[in-house]
Amino acid sequence: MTKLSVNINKIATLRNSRGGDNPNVVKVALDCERFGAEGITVHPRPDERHIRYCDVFDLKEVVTTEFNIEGNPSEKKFVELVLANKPTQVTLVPDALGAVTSNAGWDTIKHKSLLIDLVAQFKEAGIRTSIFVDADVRMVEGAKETGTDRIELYTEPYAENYFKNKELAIRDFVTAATRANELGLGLNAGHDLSLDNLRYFQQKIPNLLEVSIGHALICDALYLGLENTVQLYLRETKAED
Ligand SMILES: CC(=O)[C@@H](O)[C@H](O)COP(=O)(O)O
Ligand SMILES: NCC(=O)COP(=O)(O)O
Repeated sequence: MTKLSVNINKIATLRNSRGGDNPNVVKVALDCERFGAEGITVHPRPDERHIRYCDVFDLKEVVTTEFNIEGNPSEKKFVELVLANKPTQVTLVPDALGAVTSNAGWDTIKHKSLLIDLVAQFKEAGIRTSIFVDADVRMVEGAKETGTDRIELYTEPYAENYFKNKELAIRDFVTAATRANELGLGLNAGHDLSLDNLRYFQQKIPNLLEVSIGHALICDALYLGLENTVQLYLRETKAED
C-alpha cells in the first residue's frame, strides 16, 4: 500500500514571507497527520529559504508518523542535522546550491563511494535511507551497490509529459521500478505529483511504498482546504484499478 508523506516546505515559505510564525509549521504537520497523512517530509536547504534547521528539531519532537528529511549530504551541516534528529528516513538529494528546486537524481555510479559511506553512516544510526534517482535502470542498479534501503524516483519528467502521452510518460518509471523490485530496493517517488497524475502513477508502478508530495498539495489546499486535500490525495494513493 502506498503511503502519503506530505512535504510542508511551502508552509515554511509562507511563514518566512512575513518573518513571523504564521502559519506554524509544527501545527500544520500535526494537523496533516490528524487529517490522515502517513508521513511528514521536509527539505531543509542550505539557504533555509523555507524549512529552517531549527524546524527539524521542533518537528522531530512531535511527528508521530514517518518523518522524512530530504537534502544534499554534501553539506556537512545537513548530515549533522539528520544524525542529531534520527528521523524515520533520510532522502539524499544531489541539489545544486542555487537550484530553484530539485531537478535531477544522483549519478549513483560516479558518486558510488560517497553514497556508500553516507548510507552506512545513516543506517548505523538506525535511519532508513533513500536515494533520489532518475528513472534510469543504470542509476537504480548503482543505488543498489550503495547499500541503500530505498530509492526515490524523481517524477518531474513523468508529470511534465503526463498530459501529452501518459503511457509514454510512465514507461521509464515502470522499467526502473521493476528493476528496483528485482533488486530488493524499497521504492518511493516524488516531485510534481498531483491530483491529476497520482492515481495513474501509483496504479502502474509496482510495489510503490511512499509518495512525498508538497507543492501541488499545498496549492490545492488553498482552494479545497487542507483537511479535504490531504484526504483527496490519500484516496488517490489507495485507489484500485
Ligand atoms: C526532492 C524533491 O523533489 C522535493 O522533495 C523537494 O523537496 C522540493 O523542494 P522545494 O520545496 O524547495 O521545491
Ligand atoms: N520528494 C518529493 C517531495 O517531497 C515533494 O515534491 P513536490 O511535491 O513539492 O514537487
